[in-house]
Amino acid sequence: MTSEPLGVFHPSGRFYRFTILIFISLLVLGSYFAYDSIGALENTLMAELHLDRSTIGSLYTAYSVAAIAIVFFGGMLYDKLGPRKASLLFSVLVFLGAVIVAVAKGKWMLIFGRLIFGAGSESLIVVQSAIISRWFKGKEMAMAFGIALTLSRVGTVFSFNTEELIADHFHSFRVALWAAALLCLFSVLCNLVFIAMDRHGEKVLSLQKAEAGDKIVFSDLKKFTSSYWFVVLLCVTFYSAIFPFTALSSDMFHDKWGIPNVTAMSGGFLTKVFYNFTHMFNTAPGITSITIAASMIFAPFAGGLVDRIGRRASLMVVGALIMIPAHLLLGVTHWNPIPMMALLGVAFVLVPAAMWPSVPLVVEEKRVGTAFGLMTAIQNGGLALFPLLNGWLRDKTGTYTSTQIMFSGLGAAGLLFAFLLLRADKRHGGVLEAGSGAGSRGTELQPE
Ligand SMILES: C[C@H](NC(=O)[C@@H](N)CCCCN)C(=O)O
Repeated sequence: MTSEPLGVFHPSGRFYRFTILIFISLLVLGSYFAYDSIGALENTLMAELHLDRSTIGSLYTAYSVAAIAIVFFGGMLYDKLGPRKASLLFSVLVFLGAVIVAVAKGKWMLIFGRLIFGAGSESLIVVQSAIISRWFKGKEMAMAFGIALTLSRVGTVFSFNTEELIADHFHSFRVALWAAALLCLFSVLCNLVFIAMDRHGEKVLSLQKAEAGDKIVFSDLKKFTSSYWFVVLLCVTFYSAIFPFTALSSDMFHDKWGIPNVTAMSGGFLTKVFYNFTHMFNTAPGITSITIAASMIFAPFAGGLVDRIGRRASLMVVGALIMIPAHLLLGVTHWNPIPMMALLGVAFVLVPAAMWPSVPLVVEEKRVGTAFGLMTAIQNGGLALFPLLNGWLRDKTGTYTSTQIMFSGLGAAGLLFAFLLLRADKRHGGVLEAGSGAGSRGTELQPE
């Protein structure tokens, strides 16, 4: 019997899998853009809406507070709806939140919008991870995660390099916030394409009904090893020194070095956008985006490298170590900030590439969902606290020196956790340090 050749666009093929990956990745493009539109527009928002820096910080805090609540209680929604409907619900929430932010007249409405936005956005990221694992299990998983991260970061880099420009060109910060909301709507449309492709693939391949998975099962908590907890502690300290920093760093570059928010350039809007990108080292939001751009470009390659050589804990040690002088020098010197931002970029390539894929290696397979959910919730604890502290310290002291020392201290704490992880991993058989083929999923791990 001869079997029918499968078409190029058959769900079992690479082309289908990577096409679906593009749409899975675009699912969060709008939310990454909108998340940092506040940081990108902070100077304008402070001037137009009479906000102080603590309020700008509190808009990030609101996002994370909602994220913590929904990651803890949203499990029930996943169970009821499944990831396709859940992703649709969460992406609509993201869009709604972005619209509320765009029309907000003052502080409290902005905070309300960010709460709705955060509730949708972090859950969407968690559902996205589950969907990627489902389509790429046993295939090009690390690379798939890297590609998704790259497309997410495109949102952030564009946010930092276009939002001020849009506000400036149209003489209205609201147009810039509406642009963020429109991009969130674009992500909802991409979600619809993903849903159609996922449903078709599930039928043709007789895949297991999709499980979102990343919800918290409390009885699992005591089953985790010290390696897992050190990864979580590094996650919270590391990310607390990245996103809360970039939330206000454009203001720091503007305030301390006098770097402008947009390049002075005449011409049409698109010419200005292009000019702004090619001169991003000359604008405050552009310099902020150096760190994120590094991660955007190198994430898939770093993922591939980690797959091959392993050395995950060692790479986390290096990443955390680099962060300490980078933040400190930004705070206590007036040196050109670009090399320090590039150093932070190296850390932001190494640590996420090594850290996120480490989770399935240090917990049993059936607890991976709980492990990711818990890590996201705890990470958002830091992402809620530190933007507030950052804004508050800047408002109180009038400079960013103390906040940069605080971020450098977070780097030092991260370094300690990375070392403890390296030591714990040795005790657990070196699963994190092993390269391709040698690593196991750690299904034999027992709690200490
Ligand atoms: C993959 C990782 N994502 C996160 O850490 C999110 N929980 C928070 C993202 C906040 C910005 N949208 C990352 O982006 O490195």
